[in-house]
Amino acid sequence: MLYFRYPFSDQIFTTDETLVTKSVRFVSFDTNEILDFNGNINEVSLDEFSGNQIFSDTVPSVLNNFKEENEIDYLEKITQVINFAKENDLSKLVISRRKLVDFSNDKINLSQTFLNLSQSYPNAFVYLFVKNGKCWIGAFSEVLGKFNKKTSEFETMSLAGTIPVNEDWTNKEIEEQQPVTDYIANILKDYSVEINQSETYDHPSGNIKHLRTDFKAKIDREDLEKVISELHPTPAVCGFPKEFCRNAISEFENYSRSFYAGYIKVETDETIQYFVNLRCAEFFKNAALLYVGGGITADSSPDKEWQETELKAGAILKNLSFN
Ligand SMILES: C=C(O[C@@H]1C=C(C(=O)O)C=C[C@H]1O)C(=O)O
Repeated sequence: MLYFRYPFSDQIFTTDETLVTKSVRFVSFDTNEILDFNGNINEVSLDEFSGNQIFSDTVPSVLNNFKEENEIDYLEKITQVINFAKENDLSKLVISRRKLVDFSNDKINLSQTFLNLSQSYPNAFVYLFVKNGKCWIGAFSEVLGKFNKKTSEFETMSLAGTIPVNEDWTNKEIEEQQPVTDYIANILKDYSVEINQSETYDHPSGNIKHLRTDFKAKIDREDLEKVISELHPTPAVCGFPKEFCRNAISEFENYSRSFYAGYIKVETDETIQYFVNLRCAEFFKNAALLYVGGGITADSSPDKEWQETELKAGAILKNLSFN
């Protein structure tokens, strides 16, 4: 079962699971885990959606003996990551953690949480799924790719750097977003002769904001999957150089990111869209794990990085509906 809502829309969609056609696909960060939702994409009315509410106690899996990384451990790890970034001259390395929400004595209304997220983040792609014993919710606005089947126009964005909405950018964020922009521009130039790159501007997400640069380019339909596989994971969620950072992530994090920082592909008659799966949580019968991370550079401060992950966790946390 899957529900989703596109950015800037009020409509809720589901897949009818009838056809062999794959319309929505969740791809994990390491691309090894794939979850397909087949069939036509159909609209669900709000009445229908609200009449069939899903609660956390129907999720089959239980989270047992999870040891949450506390602030002291995280600060120590980030100090090591900063040194590692300096030693290896990395422009950035994205490290994440999992924040635990324990609701053993309570339950969460997942449908209402979906609606709360939709209202809080108008620019986000919002989803809720329960399938094969797994349940995830997410709401974020980063686009890995949008391909228009009629015009062959491809759009993507460089999104990185995080500060509270009322603060001013520093060099640290500017230098953190630049490698993402350079990385994308460098890939697109191999697939298109004309690339349109926007100015860099503010991208709000609730009470925080990011730096964003947009790209538009005409690409061949046959190259689309190749472009996506080259783009993913961008330095916004992994780091640069890509392979080196991928390995460093598995060393430092020591857990599977699963669908966090992976992407969601949605194909319709007109478009093929790929949304980056961030500000997301994995739900169990008794608890949720909120996946949150940030780009670490030589100029990072461990305290600020911790605060950044707390702010990002708030995106889901503040919208949980306890019942
Ligand atoms: C890694 C996350 O977000 C990404 C990393 C950002 C950063 O490091 O500043 C900002 C936006 C996202 O591209 C996350 O939300 O967990």
